[in-house]
Amino acid sequence: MLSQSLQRIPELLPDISPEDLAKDMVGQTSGFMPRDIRALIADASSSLVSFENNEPQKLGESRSHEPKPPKDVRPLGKEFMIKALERSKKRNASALGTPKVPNVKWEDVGGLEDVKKSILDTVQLPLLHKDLFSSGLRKRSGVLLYGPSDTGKTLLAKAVATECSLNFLSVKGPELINMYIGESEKNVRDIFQKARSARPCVIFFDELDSLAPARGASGDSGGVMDRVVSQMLAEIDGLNDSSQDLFIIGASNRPDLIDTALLRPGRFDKLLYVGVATDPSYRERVLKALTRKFKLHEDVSLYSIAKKCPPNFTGADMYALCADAWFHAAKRRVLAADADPTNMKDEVDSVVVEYEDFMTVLRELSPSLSLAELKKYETLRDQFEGASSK
Ligand SMILES: Nc1ncnc2c1ncn2[C@@H]1O[C@H](COP(=O)(O)OP(=O)(O)OP(=O)(O)O)[C@@H](O)[C@H]1O
Repeated sequence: MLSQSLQRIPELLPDISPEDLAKDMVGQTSGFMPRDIRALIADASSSLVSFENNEPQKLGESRSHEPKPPKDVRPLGKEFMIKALERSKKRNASALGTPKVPNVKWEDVGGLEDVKKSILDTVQLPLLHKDLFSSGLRKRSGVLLYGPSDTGKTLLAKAVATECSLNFLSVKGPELINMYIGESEKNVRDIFQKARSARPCVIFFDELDSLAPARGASGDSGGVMDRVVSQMLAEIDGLNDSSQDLFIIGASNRPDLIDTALLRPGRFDKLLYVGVATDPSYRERVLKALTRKFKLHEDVSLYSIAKKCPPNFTGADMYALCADAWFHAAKRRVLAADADPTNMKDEVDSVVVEYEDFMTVLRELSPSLSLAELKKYETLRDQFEGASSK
């Protein structure tokens, strides 16, 4: 439909053939209705017209209001279409009231390379090779990130969405549960509907265990949770029949509590552990990501800071370490400026974080996860990895 509509206005596209442009844009317009496509093309055409009309007149040239013949159109067609697509996405975003493509870059995520790669394989390949994957036997799978809290699961899911230009719909399990009969199932249906109209999209289910506990075990008298799980299963199975641009990523601290039907092939069948790494060079990469925008003193060695972090420091603890160290340095900067008003500079890069700032904070900061808890998570990981390798 996109290519047909584009063929009707070849003058808009002097720099690319309608088929090639349609191929480029098809991944990003998959949730569009015919009227959305017409609106998109109308928007691109109108910006072209206003561009032509606003073009500075050459001296001595009379301003004519007659439309210019097609041969005068500048070779900017593709650019206009892409701008119109961005505007259309923004409008849809505000109409849906959902957050759109997030702004978390790969550089913001430290370490976790293996998990990153596995998620990208699941998400990016089918997106780039739609036809190939939609005809295949293999059912598309969802990813379940599990492990202790604050280890970067949400951050990672957002980074994947940013990397693949996917809209990001985040749902916390307990938010969907409603005390009124039938409402929780409806909430689940609505979420999937919302995601379908925001395609290409990734739905991120945080605290999946609270949304989909093992059926028959939840102890709620009306069986609400059982119906929610059944609804989830039906919706997820429905995804497999549709195109390849809707993805599900789950996160949980307790994958052992999730209904096993949800972990079967075609559903959340790729389980990836996101934990606490003790290796100093790994921690150094996390610190590097977190201090990306800092001005560090030359005496700062992220590796030696990494070596001093307790073994049970999570990603969020390291975030706290860096944020507090920066605050420490900023306070020193303000005190210095108070003592010497001629030295008053309020720019962010006038704050230089020193090694000692990190050390002072490190002495006061205690890990949010105990060693015993960490051990429990690692046992859980062994249990799941053992099960999947059988
Ligand atoms: N690998 C990492 N690299 C950079 N920052 C990290 C990393 N891991 C965690 N963080 C920091 O910790 C914060 C909390 O992480 P996040 O919310 O992604 O954890 P989570 O595993 O989803 O937790 P929960 O299970 O409680 O939802 C992030 O906003 C980020 O600042």
